[in-house]
This record gives sequence, structure tokens and C-alpha cells, in this order.
Amino acid sequence: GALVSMAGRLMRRWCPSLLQDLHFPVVQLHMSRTAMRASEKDFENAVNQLKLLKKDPGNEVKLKLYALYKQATEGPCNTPKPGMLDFINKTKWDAWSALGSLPKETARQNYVDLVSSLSPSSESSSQIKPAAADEKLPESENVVVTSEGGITKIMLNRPTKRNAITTSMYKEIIHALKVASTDNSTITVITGSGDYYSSGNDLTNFTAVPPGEIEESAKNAGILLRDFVNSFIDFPKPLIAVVNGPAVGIVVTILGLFDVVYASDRATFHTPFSELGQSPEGCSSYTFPKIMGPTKAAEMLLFGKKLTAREACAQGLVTEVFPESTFQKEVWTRLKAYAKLPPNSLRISKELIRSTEKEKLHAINAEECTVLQGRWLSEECMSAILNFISRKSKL
Ligand SMILES: CCCCCCCCCCC/C=C/C(=O)SCCNC(=O)CCNC(=O)[C@H](O)C(C)(C)COP(=O)(O)OP(=O)(O)OC[C@H]1O[C@@H](n2cnc3c(N)ncnc32)[C@H](O)[C@@H]1OP(=O)(O)O
Repeated sequence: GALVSMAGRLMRRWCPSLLQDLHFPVVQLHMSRTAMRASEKDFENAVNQLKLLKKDPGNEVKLKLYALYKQATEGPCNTPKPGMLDFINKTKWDAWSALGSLPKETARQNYVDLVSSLSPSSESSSQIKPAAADEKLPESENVVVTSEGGITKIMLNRPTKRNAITTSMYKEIIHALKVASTDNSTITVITGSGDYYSSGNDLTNFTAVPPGEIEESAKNAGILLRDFVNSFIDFPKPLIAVVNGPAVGIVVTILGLFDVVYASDRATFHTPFSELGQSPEGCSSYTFPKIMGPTKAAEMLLFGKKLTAREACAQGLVTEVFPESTFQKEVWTRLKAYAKLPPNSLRISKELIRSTEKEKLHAINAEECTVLQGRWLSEECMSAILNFISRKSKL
């Protein structure tokens, strides 16, 4: 119960877009005549003043304004509580309901006070906060693609979020692989910027789902995931992972589709699917048992055992481990040499190695995505995501 009641607050922390429908001045501002009483003029002015604000006051404030407005015009919350998965309406409902039996007049006064604290004078005196490093970047800069010396490098570039992959990033990676498959490069490399390789799927991909669109979103996410994994299965040139740090979830499972995996000795490999109420993807339900044997694969995929780079190497998931201090230098020296090899020969050899499995991998990918789609709609998955978020919120 406590977990559910904190979900609204947690969602606001994790999902800035959660309250998009409260975007200023979208808070419903139509005043009913019956609501107008003693301080009605001040209240009406405040409502109009709010429309003139130049700066978005932020979701927390908009939520307060929403609740006060509802209380001032309709009195205590009197509508049925929205379902647990209806995040936005539930968050709004919680805010309004939290005002209890606050009298309409007090709500009106509080609303007027709050709007006046957001007046242009306080607006102009307030400092503009610098955006976080990743926020400054347009979405396309979260996946940086460069091509030089026969190597196309696709770098996950969201270091402040441990290179977690947003839905836009999945699409950008698909696009980058499509371009790399026909560009002049000989080999393609995927790596991460900063300390992490990647923390896998951005968990706010789940919380950003608009209410009433959960099934449709899960269906679309299933298609996106299938296309994402297919672009690895079908990639025609040598594909190399340069795992510069810890790797979690989807970026680990797709390693079975890479041709070579180099890891820093700082890297770890973690697939916490059961903890998240989910199931394996990236064809790992097939590639992992094949690579490391069923019992080692089960420890990772069922029980989320985190492997060190050396363990992953011993089990065949990683090709070679390098000391962190020389990792970049050694790996890139080697890759530059590999990139000088005849490209057609490399392609043809890769085709020989991989072609017999392709059809099977497509079928496995499709099945994994169908199963996951069901998982995303399950209570187990939703409550596991909430558990993770609440644990991180340190509440
Ligand atoms: C309707 C359904 C729609 C679904 C759409 C899905 C689309 C396809 C799905 C494909 C299936 C993929 C599955 C997976 O990849 S499962 C794995 C998911 N990843 C995780 O569970 C990792 C979660 N993160 C962590 O455990 C830790 O953050 C980590 C160990 C990685 C790092 O810990 P550390 O203490 O070093 O750092 P912080 O926790 O403080 O994190 C720093 C900031 O980065 C943010 N962060 C980190 N990881 C993620 C993530 N995966 N998603 C979103 N954000 C992440 C974290 O919140 C911190 O941000 P703030 O500084 O803003 O708090």
C-alpha cells in the first residue's frame, strides 16, 4: 500500500513527461459561476495571471495548482480513484485527495498565494539553472556515430544516466546500423561514453506510457524491440562490442549477436530480468545456453547473477579482457589493424558463420518479444518497476 501511495511522487522524479497533460496553462481553468464567492475576483485574477507566466513553473507546482483549483472550485475530492497503472490521473487524484476537507475559501487563498509567488518579478529574479549535461543535448546526440579509418563507431552517449537506452535511442541505433551496413567502413563498433557501457533499457520508458494506452504502447514497444534485435541479427559486417564498463539488460543479451566482445576488467554483465518481472530478450534465451551451457545461462537469465568481465570471458560471452589502464589503447590499436583487412572477405566469412542461424534467431526474437509484451502488462512487472524506483528514491 505504501509502495503504491508513493508511486505518484516517484513517477514525478523518474518521469518528467508524466505530467505533460498538466503543462501550464493546461490546468483546467474554466471557472463555474457557482464556485465564485468572496475572494472570487482575486481567484479569477490569479487564474488569468497564471496564463501570462513566461516560465513553466514545473510539474510539482502545476500539480499543486491543479489540486488547489479543484478543491477551490469543486471541494474535497469526490471522484473514484484511478487505477494503479493510470499514472497521470492517479497522480492528479492523489494531489487533490491529499487536500482532504480543506475549505474552498482556504484552497482559493492558497491558490492565489501560490500564483503570486510565481509572479513576473520573482520569475525574473530567479536564476536559470543550467541543464544537466545530457539534457542539453538534442536526442540525436545520445547516440553519436562517427566513421574513420574503416571503423564506424556507434557510441551510447548519455553518461549521466549510465547510457540507459530511451525509445528514441533504440530507433537511432537501428538507423545507425542500417547506415553502417552499407557505408564505406569495414567493421562497426558499439561502445559507451563515460564509466558505463550501458544500464540497459531506460526504465522511464515504462512510466512515460500515457494512461489508457498501455496495451498499445506495449505492442509498439514489442515491435520496436523486435526491429532493434533484428538489426543486430542481420548486420552484415563484423560487429564488435567495446565494453568499457558495467553492462545491464538488453546490452548484455544482444552480445550473443556480436562477432567479437572486448571488455575492460572493470566491466560487469548483469541481466536482472526476474527482479524486474520480465523475461530474456536479444535472442539470449537461445544464444546464452549455446555459448555458456544451460546451467550457467540459467544463473544469469533466471537468477540475475552478475558476471565479472573475467567470468564472462571464461564462459565465452566475452572474447578478451583488458586492464582498464590500457583498455582503450590496446583495443583501438587492434581494431584499427582489423579494419585494414579486405572488407568483402570479412563480409563473406561472417555470412558463412552466421547464415545457418539467422532464420532461427528471427523466430526466437519474435517469440521473446511476444512473451515480453505480455510481461510488460503484468502486475509482476509493474510492481517490480515500482519496487526498483522506490528503492532508488531512498524514501
Ligand atoms: C509499456 C511498456 C514500454 C516498455 C518499453 C521497453 C522497450 C524495450 C525494452 C527492452 C528490454 C530491456 C530490458 C532491460 O534492459 S532490463 C535492465 C534495465 N536496467 C536496469 O534495471 C538498471 C537500472 N539501474 C541501476 O540498477 C543502477 O542505476 C545502476 C547499477 C545501473 C547504476 O547505479 P549507480 O549507483 O552507479 O547510479 P544511479 O543509480 O545513481 O544512476 C545514475 C543516474 O542514471 C539513472 N539511471 C541508471 N540506470 C537507468 C535506467 N536503466 N533507466 C533510467 N535511468 C537510469 C538513474 O536514475 C540516475 O539518474 P538521476 O541522477 O537522475 O537520479
